[in-house]
Parts: sequence; C-alpha cells; structure tokens
Amino acid sequence: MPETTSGIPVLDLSLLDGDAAHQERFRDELRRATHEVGFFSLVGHGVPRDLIDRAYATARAFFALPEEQKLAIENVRSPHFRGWTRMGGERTLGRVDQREQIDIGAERTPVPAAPGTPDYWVLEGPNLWPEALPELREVAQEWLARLDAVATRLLRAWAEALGAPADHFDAVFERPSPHLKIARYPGVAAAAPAQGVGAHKDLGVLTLLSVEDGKAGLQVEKDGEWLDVVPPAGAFVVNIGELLEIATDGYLKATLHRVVSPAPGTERISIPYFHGPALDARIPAVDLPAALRAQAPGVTRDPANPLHAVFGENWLKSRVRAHPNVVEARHPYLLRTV
Ligand SMILES: O=C(O)CCC(=O)C(=O)O
Ligand SMILES: [Fe+2]
Repeated sequence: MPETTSGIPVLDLSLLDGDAAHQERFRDELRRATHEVGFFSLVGHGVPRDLIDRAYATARAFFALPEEQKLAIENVRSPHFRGWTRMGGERTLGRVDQREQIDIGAERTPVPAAPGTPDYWVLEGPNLWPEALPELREVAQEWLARLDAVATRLLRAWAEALGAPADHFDAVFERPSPHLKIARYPGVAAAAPAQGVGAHKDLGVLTLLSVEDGKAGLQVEKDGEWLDVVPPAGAFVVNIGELLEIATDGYLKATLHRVVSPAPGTERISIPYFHGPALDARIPAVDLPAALRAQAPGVTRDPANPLHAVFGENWLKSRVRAHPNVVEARHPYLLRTV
C-alpha cells in the first residue's frame, strides 16, 4: 500500500472509476488500511478545490466575527448541540480542549419529548447560523452534500471488500444524521503538548476530515505510539468510527487520535465531517468471510467508554461527555441517565 509523508496510507478514490482490476485494488487497499491502521488519506475524491478554498475562507471569517455575534449562536442556546462552542467549552477525557468550533447537522423539526421516547431524539433540530455570514450556510450545505456522496461510495466499497453486497449499509442511511464541525485550534505556549482535542475514538460510522494544507497537529495511535499525520494538500483523512468496529466485530478498527495545539502565534483550522445513519439505526453486522473473521479480534471493551450499537445512543453519550454545560442548561436529567 502506498505510504507517504503523511504517515498513514494514501488511497485514490478515482481507482473506482477505472476497470475491474483498479476497483479491486482500491477495495484491497481500503480493507488493509482500515484493518491495520484505522486511518488513511483519501485523494482523487472529486470534491472541488474551489469548495475547499471557500470553506476555509468562510471558516476564517466566522472565527473572526465579533464575539457577540458568536455568542448569539452559542451552543447553550440549542437543545440540539448545535451552534458555537467557545474556547475551552468542550471536554475530552474530562479535560478542557483548546479549540472553538461550530457544530452543524441536518436541519430537522425537533422531536417532542414523550414518555418512552429515547433521549437521543434531542440531537435532531435546527442549526444556529450567524446572521452576518450567510455564506456559511451555503458552503456547509454544499460540503454536506459532497461528502455524503464520497462517504456513500466508500461504504459501498467497504461492504464489497468485506464480502457483503455493495448496498449492505444503504438502508440505515435513508434518514441520515450528518454532523459537520468547523474547528479552530489557537496556538498555545506550553512545556508539554497542549490538548487541542484529547485522545478519543470517533463514535459514529466514518469520518472525513479536512485539515488546512500542510498543518500538523493530528496524531494517530499506532502500536502504542503517537504518529504525526499531515495529509497531502486537498486530501481527506478518513477514519473508522465505533459503529463500524461493532459491525465488523473489530476487524475494522476505530483508532485513538488527538490534536496537539499549534505553536504560539499560529492557528490550525480543520473541518471534520461525520457520516451518520438514522439516530435509531443499528448498523447492520457484516457476515465476514472465514479468512477475515479469523482476524477479527472482537469489539474493544473499555469500562470508561461503553459502546452502544444504536447510533443515537452512542452519539448522545459522546455529546453529554463533551458538552456538560449544554446538558446542564438544556437537559439536566441526562446527567443522571447517560
Ligand atoms: O481537528 C482535527 O484534526 C481532528 C478533530 C477530531 O478528531 C474530532 O473532532 O473528532
Ligand atoms: Fe475525532
């Protein structure tokens, strides 16, 4: 598998446009990369450079807005965990992350709470958009549509690579729950690496992460060491979420990763897209061929991080951990139940 300076394998999605041998090569590389490392860089994905440039320009304009405009859409105003999280307003492993961000999801009508209704329906609802920056909504919608298409292609390739029909995962994405985050990590002066975002696994199905060209900071756990990842310009870093680990009994790995704060006087912007199915979906298990099953170690058991096969439960777990202030302001009862 081609490895480059990015530290993780680099895969070319345009191989899927080629003949049967090229397609087979892509599926082989995909299976190996996500069994062995859980992370790879994706080139040849077809997302236009112009959209990527517009997204970063808009992200910079958003973070530069006067604070009162960001406070007007602060996440504590949203029962659905949308809107702006101020610097230091998020936690991983119980410790404060040094980043600010906006969280964006599917625009939906809120589901009224009712006895017997699962708590995770609070995750559905409208976004909070900054009035002064209408282009953010446009760019975000374009980004969501493009990345949904890339993620769908990848999932079909994975299904085939694992011996299942190409449409194995399609049904649970008929009512998808995409999640887009635009994050800014400020420079931090510290003796030890500072926590941009602490070590974690992504909770969903798969993540397509865009990082500003040439920016370091992402680290991926490999054989007990932290590997620095700098993706090629314009590439997406792709990684497995916990639900895909569950669906493959651990054959595909959800890998620990973190972001180390950039040096003082610099900053780093990234745009992770999390491809998620319906909140009440259980990702369908893959019946692995014997040769792959023999290499499936089972799902990671960690008492500090119980895994839930229903997507909404796993997502809510992560939201409650990361945003205790939103829970306290909007859903205090959740502090006792999740
Ligand atoms: O910003 C990054 O590079 C990674 C962020 C991340 O891992 C996350 O938000 O889940
Ligand atoms: Fe992550």
